[in-house]
Amino acid sequence: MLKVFDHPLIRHKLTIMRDKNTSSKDFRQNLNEIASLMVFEITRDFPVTIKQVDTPLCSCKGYELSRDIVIAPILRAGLGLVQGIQDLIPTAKIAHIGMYRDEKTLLPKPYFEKYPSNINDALVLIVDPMLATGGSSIAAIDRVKMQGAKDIRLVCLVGSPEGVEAVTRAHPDVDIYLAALDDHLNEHGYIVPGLGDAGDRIFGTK
Ligand SMILES: O=P(O)(O)OC[C@H]1O[C@H](OP(=O)(O)OP(=O)(O)O)[C@H](O)[C@@H]1O
Ligand SMILES: O=c1cc[nH]c(=O)[nH]1
Ligand SMILES: [Mg+2]
Repeated sequence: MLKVFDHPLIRHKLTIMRDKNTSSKDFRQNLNEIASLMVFEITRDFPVTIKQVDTPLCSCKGYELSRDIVIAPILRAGLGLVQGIQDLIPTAKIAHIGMYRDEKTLLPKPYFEKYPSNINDALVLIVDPMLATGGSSIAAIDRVKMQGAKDIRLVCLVGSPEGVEAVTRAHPDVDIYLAALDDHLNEHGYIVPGLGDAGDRIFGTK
């Protein structure tokens, strides 16, 4: 399943992020805000258990999330989405998947990974602003599945049609959530129109 958000607030904030003149600070802020807006919808069907709660007036029916939630950013750029999601789900645990894309081959190069112990029973949100060729996302999903996770959602900001097709083919069981589905990849594997190199823009490394 592919879900592309068309909410006016998300469109407005993503436009700020696309602008090449936007500062690193504003880029990070808008990324976090979009992450919060997206997670509100992504979690809509998350299971809850019923519990009694005592208000100052009486006892009534309440609810609590019944599954553990793990946020799994693909380093580095995926880190830019974590705070916005954690703000809304403060009990979420964080996995780290270190991976960069080789500039020539465009293939993902893993360099680090660390997972919470309960990941096999958890709802896992793999997060990365950019879904370009799909190589990094596919490799990240492979790795999370190797840890035993069965319920995985992929949350990206901007995707390409090529990347969506590749992930869907490799992992048809993983739902994909995007703030925007862009036009195409250029000859360097960059998303067009896109927003450039998300990691560099978040961390000011260019
Ligand atoms: O879909 P793909 O073709 O695999 O490309 C997307 C990947 O490339 C970027 O990471 P990058 O390699 O620039 O690493 P960084 O986050 O450390 O900058 C981006 O954040 C994705 O992880
Ligand atoms: O457009 C792209 C493609 C890969 N990685 C990025 O950061 N941006
Ligand atoms: Mg980068």
